[in-house]
Amino acid sequence: MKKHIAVVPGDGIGPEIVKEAIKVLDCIAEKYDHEFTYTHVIAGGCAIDQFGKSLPEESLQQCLNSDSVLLGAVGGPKWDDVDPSIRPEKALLGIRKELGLYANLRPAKIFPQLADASPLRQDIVAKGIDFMVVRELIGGVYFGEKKTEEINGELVASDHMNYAEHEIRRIAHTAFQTARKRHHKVISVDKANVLDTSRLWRKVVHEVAKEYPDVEVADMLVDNTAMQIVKNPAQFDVVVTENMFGDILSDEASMITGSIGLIPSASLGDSKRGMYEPIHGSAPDIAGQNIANPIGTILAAGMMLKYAFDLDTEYAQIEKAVEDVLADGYRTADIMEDGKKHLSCSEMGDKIVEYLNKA
Ligand SMILES: NC(=O)C1=CN([C@@H]2O[C@H](COP(=O)(O)OP(=O)(O)OC[C@H]3O[C@@H](n4cnc5c(N)ncnc54)[C@H](O)[C@@H]3O)[C@@H](O)[C@H]2O)C=CC1
Ligand SMILES: CC(C)CC(=O)C(=O)O
Ligand SMILES: [Mg+2]
Repeated sequence: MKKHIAVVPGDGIGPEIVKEAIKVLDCIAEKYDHEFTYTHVIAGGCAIDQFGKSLPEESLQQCLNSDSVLLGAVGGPKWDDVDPSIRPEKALLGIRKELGLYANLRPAKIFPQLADASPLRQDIVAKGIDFMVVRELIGGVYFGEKKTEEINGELVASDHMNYAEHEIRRIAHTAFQTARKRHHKVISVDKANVLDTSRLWRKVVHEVAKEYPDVEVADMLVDNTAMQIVKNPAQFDVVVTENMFGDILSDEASMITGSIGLIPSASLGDSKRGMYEPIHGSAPDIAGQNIANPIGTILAAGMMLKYAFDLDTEYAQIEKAVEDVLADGYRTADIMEDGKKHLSCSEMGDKIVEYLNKA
């Protein structure tokens, strides 16, 4: 199979972790006789430095011309004071919007090899942690009108949150279809006791639910959900929610599995071309030290093989190599425990490639 991948390393640890994911993709290509070619796309803070904008037109075109996009992370304190309209994060939002990637799948699954190290109580971990956050990705407050104005002698800022029925309907379909491939249970998360957008969300989700009588559906308020993720994560199968709630809950969910550095994501729309990225940011506090965990990005590359190219076997091989590496006691700094073998970011990439080659 021949595929062309737009690679957006971005900022901070982005280039370090993406490099390891490419090693893994190259290994898979060689092993299974595929041809993956890559275009290096400049977007994020590094694009501001070079071109004065975070998402140059050519970069967006390179993503649009690809079969799939692999992204590291964007942003960092260096660009904190730039004009908000060109912030590094705008590049990410722009790619998601322009590619029509309305559904962000973020698995929260604990590797059995890391169960002992979970910050949760062991009796809670023993019940299992394996759910999928289905996050709406191109609507809500991140995309609404923003302004800061002076009213009565003081600054007043506003971020407008809106959702149209069609935006809710399509992500609800994604959630119910995802549940059909899992345990047939959707929990829809909102703040319907306060927000109009949430009341519309609830109405539309329940309308769509009628088309999936085999899937159980229930509503949960977002504040309660944040608590329930820690108290009883085993109750969740698919969690569907709007953009900002999904962003926050998925970071929380990552921590109960061990580390944010472990979790991949797939951003999908109606075409086959999606974007694949770890759920974390550019981690400026550890950038340039070769200590980041590349597993989330490596698994994101694996999700790309599965969702964009239908290469299920290759995806399973990557997941198994990661599990075997963890089972043999290899750890990056973020998941390090006593008695385990410490690896740098690049050593972890090499180790996963080594295990793939011997599988
Ligand atoms: N998808 C993206 O490109 C995202 C970008 N950002 C941007 O990233 C920058 C930093 O944001 P933060 O709030 O610090 O969130 P962050 O996710 O970058 O980091 C939070 C904490 O997790 C750690 N961490 C993250 N990824 C890790 C990895 N792979 N291995 C080990 N440890 C890891 C970091 O060291 C840090 O202590 C900001 O500019 C933010 O806007 C934030 C989230 C998503
Ligand atoms: C950087 C933001 C635009 C979004 C975010 O935190 C995320 O998608 O995880
Ligand atoms: Mg986030």
